[in-house]
Amino acid sequence: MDVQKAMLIYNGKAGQKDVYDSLKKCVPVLASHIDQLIIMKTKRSLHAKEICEKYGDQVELVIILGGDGTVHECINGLSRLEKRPVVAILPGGTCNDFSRSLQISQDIQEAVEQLVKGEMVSVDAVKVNEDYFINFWGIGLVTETSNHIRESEKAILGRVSYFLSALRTMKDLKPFKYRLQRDHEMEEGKAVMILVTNGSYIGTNPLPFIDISVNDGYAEIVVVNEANVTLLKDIFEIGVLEEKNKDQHIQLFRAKEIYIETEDELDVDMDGEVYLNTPCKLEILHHHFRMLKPSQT
Ligand SMILES: Nc1ncnc2c1ncn2[C@@H]1O[C@H](COP(=O)(O)OP(=O)(O)OP(=O)(O)O)[C@@H](O)[C@H]1O
Repeated sequence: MDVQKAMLIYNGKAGQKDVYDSLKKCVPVLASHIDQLIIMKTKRSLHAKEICEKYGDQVELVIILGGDGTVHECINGLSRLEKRPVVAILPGGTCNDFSRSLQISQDIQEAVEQLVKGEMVSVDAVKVNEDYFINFWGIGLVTETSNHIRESEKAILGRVSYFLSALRTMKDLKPFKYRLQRDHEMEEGKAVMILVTNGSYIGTNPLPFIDISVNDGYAEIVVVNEANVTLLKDIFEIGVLEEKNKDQHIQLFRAKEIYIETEDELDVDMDGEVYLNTPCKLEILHHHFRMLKPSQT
C-alpha cells in the first residue's frame, strides 16, 4: 500500500475498550505506508457520518477503527459523495460483523498488517429510503434484539448477549403482517422477522445461507414466519440452510430492488442501529465502494 493522504476515524466513546491500545498498534504500521495521515476521534453520535461527508472526498483512503455502528455511520457519510475514497475497516467494536465478511482478522495488529498488504475489492451498499446500510436491514425479532441488548451484558458477554436478548424477546413476540415486493415478484403474509443481508455475519455469527456475497449485486432476503428456539439457533448459531425454501418456516429470496411495507409501522434495524421505520424501499448499489481486504495470495 502506498497512499498520499488518508483519514483514520476512531470511536471516541468513553469506555470504548482498548481504543488507545489499538491506536498504538495500528498507527505506526499505517504511517509507514501513508504520507499524510489525519486522525479523527468521534465526539458524539453521528460525528463519524459528518466527518465522512465533509472530508471523505479529500482523501484517498478512509480507515475506520470501530464496530459496525461506526462503519454504518461512515458508509452513510461517504455514500452520497461523488468521489468516494477506498475504505479499510479495523475491528474496534464488539461484534465487527462486516469486517468478518471481508475475512479481516479480529486481532487489530494482524488486521492492520493484512490491510497494508491487502487487495482492493468492490463492495455493494444498499440504499434504504434516503439512508444506506452495508451489512443488514431487519424488522421484527432482530430489531427487538438490538433494542433489548443490555449494555452491561454486551460488555461482558459480547456475542452471546445477542442470543440471550433474542431469547428474552421471543417470549412476547407477535407476528406482523407484511407485503414484500422483490424485483417483479410479490409476497404477502405474516412474519416474526424479515432480514435483508449484504454481509454474512450478524452478532458475530455466520449466517447459514449459501451464496451470500458482498459484491454480487443482490441482497439475500430471509423471511421467518414463526419463532422457536430451534429456529433461532439455526439462524444465529450453527444451522445450515442449503436449499431455497427448504424449511416452511423460513423463506429465502434474493433481489436487486425491494419494497417492504407492514400493517403497523415497525422499527428498522440497520447494521445494529435503529432509527428508521417501515415502509422501506431498498435498492442494491452494485460495487458502490472499494474496500481493502486481506490478500488471497
Ligand atoms: N464520542 C461518542 N460519544 C457517544 N457515542 C458515540 C461517540 N462516538 C461514537 N458514538 C456512537 O457509538 C456507536 C458505535 O459503536 P461501535 O459500533 O463502534 O461499537 P460497538 O457497538 O461495540 O460495535 P458493534 O456494533 O460491532 O458491536 C454509534 O452508535 C455511535 O453513534
